[in-house]
Amino acid sequence: MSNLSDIFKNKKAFIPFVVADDPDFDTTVKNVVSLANGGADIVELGIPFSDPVADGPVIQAADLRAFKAGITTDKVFEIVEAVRKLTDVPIVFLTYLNIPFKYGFNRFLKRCSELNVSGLVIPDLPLESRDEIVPTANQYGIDIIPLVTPTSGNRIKKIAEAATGFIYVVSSMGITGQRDSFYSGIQELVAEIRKYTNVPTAIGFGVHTPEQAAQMAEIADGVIIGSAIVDIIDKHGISAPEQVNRFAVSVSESINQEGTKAAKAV
Ligand SMILES: O=P(O)(O)OC[C@@H](O)[C@@H](O)c1c[nH]c2ccccc12
Repeated sequence: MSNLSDIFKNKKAFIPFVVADDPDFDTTVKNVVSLANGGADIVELGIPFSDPVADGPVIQAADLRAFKAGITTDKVFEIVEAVRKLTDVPIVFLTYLNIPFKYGFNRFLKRCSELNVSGLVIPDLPLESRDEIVPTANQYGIDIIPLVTPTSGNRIKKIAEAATGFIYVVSSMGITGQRDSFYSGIQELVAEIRKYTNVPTAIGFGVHTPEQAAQMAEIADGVIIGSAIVDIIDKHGISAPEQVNRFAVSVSESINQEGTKAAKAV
């Protein structure tokens, strides 16, 4: 099992997402540290991309703010370097395939391993293309986190059997951003994955409140929250870190409250 998998062993994992360089270098570093201090188990750092096909308006706007701040792939690594002076919180990148491809898979993954980045979530990497990057990633001990969606169907077995780190379970069809309800078969989807692997699962897409996070954490081993946090960053700009920290505290408390919930039920 990879180090990422171990994180899910004794608790539900909270995996917040922010976009690198939104709205600037220093605020991103502070936001990541605030999330870590607020109980984040893994931070998912988004590498801004010009054509983020899986992203809704909130994250698209964050990507634009990052481009305005002059983001480049090297600057993303510099941000992680600055973060690493302050916290060793596990980090995974959310990146579209073109970014590591253009940078050079070997060069990109080497840099990741130097900075202790544990994994990559690549939403536009199909199962069939994993072999292009996975052998190099293995060489550097980096997990390529696969995504399972409500339409993965009979591909789930293959995806699950090839998975390392954790499996990103997409809560419902469509793009990132707030939702009031999720795919009704989400529980069965997670059960299906668990037939084939012990690699932990984390649900993301549309989770916006600590209550929704607790619901999803009951179904899976962890929960991913992006747009809700990116929204806070949009609203508060350079003073976001404090608000981001508060939100992280409320989510991490909410998802690991089995005792309280049992007491309430009595
Ligand atoms: O923003 P949401 O709805 O909370 O979803 C998580 C998400 O932000 C993050 O994991 C993510 C950002 N961009 C993506 C693209 C594809 C898959 C996942 C993502």
